[in-house]
Amino acid sequence: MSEANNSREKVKSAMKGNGAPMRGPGARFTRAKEKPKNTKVTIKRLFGYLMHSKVLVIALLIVALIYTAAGIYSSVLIKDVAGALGTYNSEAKAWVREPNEASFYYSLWSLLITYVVYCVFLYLSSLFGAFLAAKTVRKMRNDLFEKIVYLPISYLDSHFHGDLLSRMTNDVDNISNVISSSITSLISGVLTILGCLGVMLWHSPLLTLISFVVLILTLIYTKLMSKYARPLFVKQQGVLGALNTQTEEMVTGYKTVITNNHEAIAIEEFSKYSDDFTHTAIKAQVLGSSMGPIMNFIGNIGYFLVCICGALFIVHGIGGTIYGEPLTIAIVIMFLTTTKQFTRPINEVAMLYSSIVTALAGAERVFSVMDEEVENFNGTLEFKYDDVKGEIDFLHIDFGYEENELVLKDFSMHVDSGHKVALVGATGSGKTTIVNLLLRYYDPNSGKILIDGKDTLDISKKDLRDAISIVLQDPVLFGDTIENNVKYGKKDATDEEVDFALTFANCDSFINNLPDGKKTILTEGATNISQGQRQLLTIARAVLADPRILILDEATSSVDTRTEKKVQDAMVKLMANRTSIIIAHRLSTIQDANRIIVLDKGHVVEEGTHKELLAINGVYRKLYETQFKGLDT
Ligand SMILES: Nc1ncnc2c1ncn2[C@@H]1O[C@H](COP(=O)(O)OP(=O)(O)OP(=O)(O)O)[C@@H](O)[C@H]1O
Repeated sequence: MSEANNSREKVKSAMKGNGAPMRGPGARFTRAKEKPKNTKVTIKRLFGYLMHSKVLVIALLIVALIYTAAGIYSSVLIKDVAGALGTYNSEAKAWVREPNEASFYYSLWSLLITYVVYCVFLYLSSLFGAFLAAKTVRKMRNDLFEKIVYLPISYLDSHFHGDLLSRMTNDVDNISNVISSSITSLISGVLTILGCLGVMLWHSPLLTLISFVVLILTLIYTKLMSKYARPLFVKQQGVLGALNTQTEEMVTGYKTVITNNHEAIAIEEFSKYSDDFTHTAIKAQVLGSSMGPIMNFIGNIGYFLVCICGALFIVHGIGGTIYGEPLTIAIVIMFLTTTKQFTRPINEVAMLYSSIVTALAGAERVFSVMDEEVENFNGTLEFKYDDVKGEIDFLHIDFGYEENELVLKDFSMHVDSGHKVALVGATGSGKTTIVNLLLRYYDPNSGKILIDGKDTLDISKKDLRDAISIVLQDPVLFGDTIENNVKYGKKDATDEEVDFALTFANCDSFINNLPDGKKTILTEGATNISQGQRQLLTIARAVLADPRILILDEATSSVDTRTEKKVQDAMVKLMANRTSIIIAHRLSTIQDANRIIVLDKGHVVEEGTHKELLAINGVYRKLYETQFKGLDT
């Protein structure tokens, strides 16, 4: 229950702001320090991504230009059709201007052809828009994935994974939808507004001023919307990330949930977050959805004003064309269509407002991950796998995951090449932290870590990690074949090498019993084999990697005695003749270690061989006796 509460607090704190949920130790669950949002910068960066497909962008621009021009030209043709009908004075029973049949049919056919051109190019523009979205988002998704792969472990350790997944999927999807649905509307919108304004100004500057009312009202309304609605959409994306985190934690921890009969609580918690998401989404959508109807209303006001003012201008003989001709009914009819056309893109963009703002919020979240600094892999010292002897020194290390909260204090340790050193201590005493520092998942605040006398800070992380293998207490296996999982230790391993590693790690007997042998596909988390078998496979992986330095994070979970014996045997064989550091939980397995280091709250409290430590009659002896109560030592 307390775990659940803790988790609830994490998610709650994550949902308080727009930022990504973040967690860390100590002052532990702090919120993400995301860069301040700047819509202009976000749009500029999105534009940069679009420009990776320059040809498509240019094609889209041309196509949009053609269909926009066709749309505007169709209004002019409507004026020509109306004009060709002539003007009949019913009082004088005479034509003021004779109808022109040839011009009428010419304009009519031209109108039909223009509509066809409009339709074809409109279709092409949606097609190109979809291609552009697919290509842009593919690049963005790949860049984001690459970024995540190279993010420092400290980032992944301190962020909710569900939220990260949400950025990769929901946020990127939203961007894709908007590019494919809105980009053409935006381009053609700008072109249409400019084109319509030109045509309108040419035919009646005064009546154009009236149409401007629409533009001004639109600008005021959009400004208000971005002030009040946008923050809601940004928050909505943050809550969605938190919701995903809940789902991810449930799926990955489902065994714990069902074993603790936590289903009802999990459902209740989930529905709380789901409700929260729904409320935020509804608030955002209430404002977002009002955009379409209100913009439509503003457009109709413009339409109404053009009708009234157009009629008044004709009656009073004002508002003529730029070239000095009087305003006619045909021109007012044209104005009615151009005003409609003029407001159409504004309406379209308004209808897409929610999606555009959601996508911008998503883009901000995606870019904020992309702006994180990646791990620096560079090194200045030569450190070749073949030359590594495996002598390790930790010299006066101070380290904390959080500022002002040291986990290791003045920690020193020396491991001779080929020796086996065991780290022992209560939970949270800092054993795993030592390994984290050796592998440079984190770097110390002060002090030095040397391998063969070389400062690990000067060694490239790739070279360093080539020389070290780690067998974790929770074996990590991927949803792939057994063979490929083992080959993770050496990508180019031959079949013989894989078979050797499997036999060496005592995996052969259980693999031979599987119908597909080493070609058996493991499920995600390898739930189709046992815990002990998973451990054996990770040992086989380390055998293949043949590391100079081996780290064994001894499994705490118990497996059956036979399998445990197999795991122990395989580990002993694996450790032979190489430097090994064992994070020991069961003291029975480390009695032959060259040295045992006993830690307490980040300090070394005792150090020596098993026998020496028992003789001291201190912390180690107490630990030992607790584990072997009743047994003769
Ligand atoms: N990634 C992390 N971020 C922040 N704090 C951490 C992190 N990992 C460990 N800590 C904290 O550092 C301290 C030492 O943890 P560490 O995992 O090194 O202990 P340990 O001795 O390996 O424990 P155990 O035997 O339970 O695995 C603990 O207080 C722990 O809460």
